Amino acid sequence: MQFLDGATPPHDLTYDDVFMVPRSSSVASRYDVDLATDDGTGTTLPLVVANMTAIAGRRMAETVARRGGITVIPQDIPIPVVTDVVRWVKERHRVFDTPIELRPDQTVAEALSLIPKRAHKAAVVVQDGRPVGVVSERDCAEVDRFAQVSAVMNQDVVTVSEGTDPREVYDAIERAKAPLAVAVSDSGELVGVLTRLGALRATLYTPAVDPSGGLRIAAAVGVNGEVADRAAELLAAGVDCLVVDTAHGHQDRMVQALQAVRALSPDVPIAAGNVVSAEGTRALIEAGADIVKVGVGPGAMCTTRMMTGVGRPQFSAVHECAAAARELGKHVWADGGVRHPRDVALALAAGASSVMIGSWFAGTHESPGDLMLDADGRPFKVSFGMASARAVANRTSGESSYDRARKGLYEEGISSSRMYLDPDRPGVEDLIDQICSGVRSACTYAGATDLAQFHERALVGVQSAAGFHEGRPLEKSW
Ligand SMILES: NC(=O)C1=CN([C@@H]2O[C@H](COP(=O)(O)OP(=O)(O)OC[C@H]3O[C@@H](n4cnc5c(N)ncnc54)[C@H](OP(=O)(O)O)[C@@H]3O)[C@@H](O)[C@H]2O)C=CC1
Ligand SMILES: Nc1nc2c(ncn2[C@@H]2O[C@H](COP(=O)(O)O)[C@@H](O)[C@H]2O)c(=O)[nH]1
Ligand SMILES: [K+]
Repeated sequence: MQFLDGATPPHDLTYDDVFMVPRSSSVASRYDVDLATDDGTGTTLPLVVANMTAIAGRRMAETVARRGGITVIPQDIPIPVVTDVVRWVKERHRVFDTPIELRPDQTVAEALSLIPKRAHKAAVVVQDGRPVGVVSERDCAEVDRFAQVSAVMNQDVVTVSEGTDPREVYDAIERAKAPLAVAVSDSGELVGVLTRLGALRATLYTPAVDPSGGLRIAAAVGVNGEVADRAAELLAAGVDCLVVDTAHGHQDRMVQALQAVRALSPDVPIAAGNVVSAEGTRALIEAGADIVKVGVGPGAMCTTRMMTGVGRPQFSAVHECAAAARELGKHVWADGGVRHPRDVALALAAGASSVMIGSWFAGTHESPGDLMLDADGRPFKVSFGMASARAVANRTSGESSYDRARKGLYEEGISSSRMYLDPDRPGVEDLIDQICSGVRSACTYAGATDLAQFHERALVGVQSAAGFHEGRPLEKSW
């Protein structure tokens, strides 16, 4: 990456401060761009879902890995639960989505409470392992809540066999004008579902899979307690990448934790953070990190900068840390503050191998929270920071009242924030589509066919607030 005219900016910059200038390009199509990462995580998209309880659950992990990214299960989740989640995610189908399953005798009320867990807004009715119908929200409108789903389900279902090419599934759905297709095994058992858009995506994305073909998943450990024991249990559970995570990553306790985790396995990719300086990056790489997590204070749920004055504008932090990591043959993830596809493109231009997203993905069907409606009927989910009073109270629930009260004083995050679902993009895959189109397009503007070339060729300028404002679309006339 170069700054325009070779200039060195006089102060640190964040995403809104910068723009990229188009360069002469021989890349004919945006589909010619390969977005795979080279940081050892095996992801085919540069996207990591942040280890936040309100965001990173099994459904998020499944959905994002099917499109090529990876999700980090938070450090606060008990090991038996993580083990279960990892097994479940690895058993998911690489092409077909996991539907909500209902028995024919379940009620419309139950269907309506479960269907919002799926962006495709339907559930499959299953008897003896075999699909017997599909029920959508529309089928349940103006029906007695205690009616059985067998009375309202649609039995005229597009059924395909497990091995059907997604392009053929697309055509079958299109021909039948159906909302989705249901896939079955040779013995007629339910395998999964695919919408028309899902079938299209299956032809465009490559899932992030481990050597045995299971979808990839990561998990976090903190720096306190029996770090190496938890990390060993996570590895035994089958996680593909470990993340050692604490607010102030450039501290002795992190170095010790990282050394202990690295000693467990020479091969597993380990990410660690957070830091925002070249010195911090080098310290974590020397202690065993393959990837350094960069970002102090940019997160949407984060109050660290307001509480402490500490942090660093994220574009400059990523740029400096990525350069330091690259000198040692290692990588960085840009963690936090991503609100638009352009931020992902700029983080990659600055040298990140992947970009971590938290709050933006909270407002999707796949985040773990329940869908709520505000007074105007707009759907949202509640998100909260991992250093918020709410998260600290959860994390310390096993400790004495005195210790909890002591820890509760250090609050550096929001406990309750409404993340609204975008009516046009309510699923995380809709956001991934948008991000990938933005990043693919940014690569062709730079004349790059992959992320290494993109980083090399990106030409970045510094803009005023008016320059940024000019780039925003106008919803009404001026
Ligand atoms: N990227 C960011 O800007 C930030 C991210 N977070 C996220 O919140 C989660 C919880 O992290 P964390 O609060 O570190 O909790 P942890 O449970 O990981 O504990 C942090 C440990 O570091 C010690 N410590 C020393 N200095 C600091 C400091 N300035 N801030 C925090 N701890 C310090 C604490 O001791 P003692 O409590 O005795 O001081 C404690 O032992 C993580 O997921 C983290 O990524 C949190 C804040 C900022
Ligand atoms: N200072 C705090 N930082 C937090 C907290 N919870 C999470 N985080 C950080 O934010 C990113 C995600 O950023 P986002 O803008 O995409 O939401 C996450 O990975 C953490 O590094 C918190 O309570 N306080
Ligand atoms: K912030």
